[in-house]
Amino acid sequence: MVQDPLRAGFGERLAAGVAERGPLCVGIDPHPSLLHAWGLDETPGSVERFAMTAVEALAGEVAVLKPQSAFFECYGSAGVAVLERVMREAQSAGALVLLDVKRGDIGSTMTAYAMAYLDEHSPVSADAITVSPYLGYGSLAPAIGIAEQNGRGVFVLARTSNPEGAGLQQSVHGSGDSIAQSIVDSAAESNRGKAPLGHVGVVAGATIPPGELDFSSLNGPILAPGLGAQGATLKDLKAVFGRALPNVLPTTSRDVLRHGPNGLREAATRIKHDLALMLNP
Ligand SMILES: O=c1ccn([C@@H]2O[C@H](COP(=O)(O)O)[C@@H](O)[C@H]2O)c(=O)[nH]1
Repeated sequence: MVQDPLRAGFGERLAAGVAERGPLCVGIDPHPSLLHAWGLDETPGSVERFAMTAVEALAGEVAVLKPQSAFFECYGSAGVAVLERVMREAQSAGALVLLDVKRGDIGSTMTAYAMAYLDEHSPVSADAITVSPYLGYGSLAPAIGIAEQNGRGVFVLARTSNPEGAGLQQSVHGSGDSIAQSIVDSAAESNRGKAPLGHVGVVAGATIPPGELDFSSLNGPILAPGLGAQGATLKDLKAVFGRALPNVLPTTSRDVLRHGPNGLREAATRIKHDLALMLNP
């Protein structure tokens, strides 16, 4: 399913994946509590078993898999080596890999992050990564540029799903817009004129109040975490994203992984099915 990133833009590759498999993105978060629930210990070997089981169950089923880098990095180089294998296997099995790594820095360092995660020759090359705009949206320019050259994407944190995000992200900017809205609008600028979708997505939680953000000009994908363990439901997606719903990638990690090695594929399939019914009643 994954098209050649050097021939097709990320928006095009994502649209093709979603058309074939639906928009659900499943997170691969080898959280210690999940490792224990699966009867595994907190070692790189167990993390590999956990994550590869998730890849085998899901990489042929969903359009996007989202490994959470932190849960691999905490094991040092052994954990990062597992992450590299997980990413390659997921891509070989046909899924796009969105690495949740939330990088953000001054432009010169941002270039190095982009080379690490968005260059085809890197061992941790993802199809897209999450990035943080809190050093200024402009500081992300190297990542946005390198992603585009390599047929890859970035998802910029706009309005995160956690309750602590609201204070900062809802605060009003000089223009009269919230910081979150100004990030959505900056991403819209980066995506202007791109078809079928630009390569700059935003992250906006399924947990945020309905109608808080206007996505009408975005022309890019919206990663929506918060389903399941953080309390949001599929019904919330409709209320929060309204007409932007066709461009939303709802994502959940624990709500699928908690079903264990033998139940996670069925859990993901059920959510996919319910999502499809909601999108096409
Ligand atoms: O706003 C955000 C951005 C990222 N996340 C990440 O998504 C998953 C959510 O896991 P669940 O088990 O489905 O709650 C996790 O890796 C977060 O770091 C987010 O939750 N909110």
